Amino acid sequence: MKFEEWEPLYEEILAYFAFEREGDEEAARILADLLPRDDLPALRALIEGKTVTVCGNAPCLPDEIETIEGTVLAADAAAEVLFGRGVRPDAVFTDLDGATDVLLDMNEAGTVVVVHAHGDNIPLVRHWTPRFAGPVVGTTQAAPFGRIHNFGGFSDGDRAAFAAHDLGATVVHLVGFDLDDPDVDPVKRGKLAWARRLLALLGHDL
Ligand SMILES: Nc1ncnc2c1ncn2[C@@H]1O[C@H](COP(=O)(O)OP(=O)(O)OP(=O)(O)O)[C@@H](O)[C@H]1O
Ligand SMILES: Nc1nc2c(c(=O)[nH]1)N=C(CO)CN2
Ligand SMILES: [Mg+2]
Repeated sequence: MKFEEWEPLYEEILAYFAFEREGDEEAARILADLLPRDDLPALRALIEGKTVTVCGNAPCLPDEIETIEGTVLAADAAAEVLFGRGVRPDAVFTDLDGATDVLLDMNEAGTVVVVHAHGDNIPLVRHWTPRFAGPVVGTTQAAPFGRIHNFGGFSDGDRAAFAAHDLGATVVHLVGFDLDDPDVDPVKRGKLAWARRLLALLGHDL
């Protein structure tokens, strides 16, 4: 999605959660300075012209692993659920709040880490970004620049789906998404409601 199309949605999201755009912009600059390079070509090669499955981290994910097809994009902690069951994701979309050393191991083995910087994860960006030895791509939800991209989307799962569409996947399947999950806190409920609205723009009816 072009930033001009994304920006009004982003402004609504900022107002909904009372997040500050300036914090997101500062985080993006910090990430840009820490990234060793831009592995967007590697991410594109995994997605363009391919069937892609985006894995969210709803409790139903383990029961749906059998239905995964094609390139595997994991949303944050879904990566560890998959890895623990013998599936190493091709890419992980993360704002690093679920990061552990297992992410470093997957990255070293070739998993692309798509690091998302925002106003509330600057310490995590500073901690983890220099530790990635494998392929990395940087994203922001504010205006993109240089090696910092914005494919659209907000939470880790819907950002992965927006990237899959933007980078030319032929088919995008979603597994491990339960947007009516009752066992989540109020902020997460808000993020899942936004995920439903944003994914609907891509034609995913959840
Ligand atoms: N029931 C669910 N619970 C949690 N995540 C879900 C659920 N259904 C779909 N998802 C998607 O899976 C993604 C990864 O989930 P995880 O539990 O790792 O969340 P998270 O890292 O806290 O998410 P975020 O940082 O985006 O808030 C979420 O960003 C969301 O898009
Ligand atoms: N400023 C800010 N931006 C975000 C946040 C967050 O907590 N704060 N969480 C996200 C993933 O769900 C995505 N973007
Ligand atoms: Mg996260």
